[in-house]
Amino acid sequence: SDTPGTSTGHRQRAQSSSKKRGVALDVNAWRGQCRELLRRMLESADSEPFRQPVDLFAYPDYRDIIDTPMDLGTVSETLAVGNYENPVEFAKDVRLIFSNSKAYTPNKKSRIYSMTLSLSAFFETQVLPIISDFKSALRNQRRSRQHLS
Ligand SMILES: O=C(NCC(F)(F)F)N1CCN(C(=O)c2ccco2)CC1
Repeated sequence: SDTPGTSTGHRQRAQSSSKKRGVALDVNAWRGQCRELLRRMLESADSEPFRQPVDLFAYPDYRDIIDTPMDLGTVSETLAVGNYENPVEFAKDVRLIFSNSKAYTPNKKSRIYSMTLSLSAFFETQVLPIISDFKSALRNQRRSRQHLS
């Protein structure tokens, strides 16, 4: 219509989260979701060997085999201080915990290695929707910014 201020132009909502297709598209939701996922992993008995860094006095050859040690406590701290930019970076560090255990274990029947198998199976089912929701929120955000001016 020609009445000023009633433009039907493509004004986009500037909100960070917008409802679309029934999911909340919040580009920041991943951080609290990852914190909750970590909390659930840390309460599981299977995470006990992975809550803090490996004791190099107990495992003197650990660094001969493992280049980049990682543990859930370190991941928790990195998340808390805001040093992950997205859930993919977070998942990469958690997956490093499991790949380190697989690389270090003397055999695939070791107790500690078997704990990573169940913990990682749980992790992968839980982190997948966190990552896909983040990616769709990002696509939505870029789509709405793209139309501006
Ligand atoms: O010393 C620790 N954790 C720190 C502690 F003990 F404080 F929990 N760990 C976990 C990581 N490791 C393994 O993945 C593993 C695979 C097979 C045998 O060990 C070595 C042993």
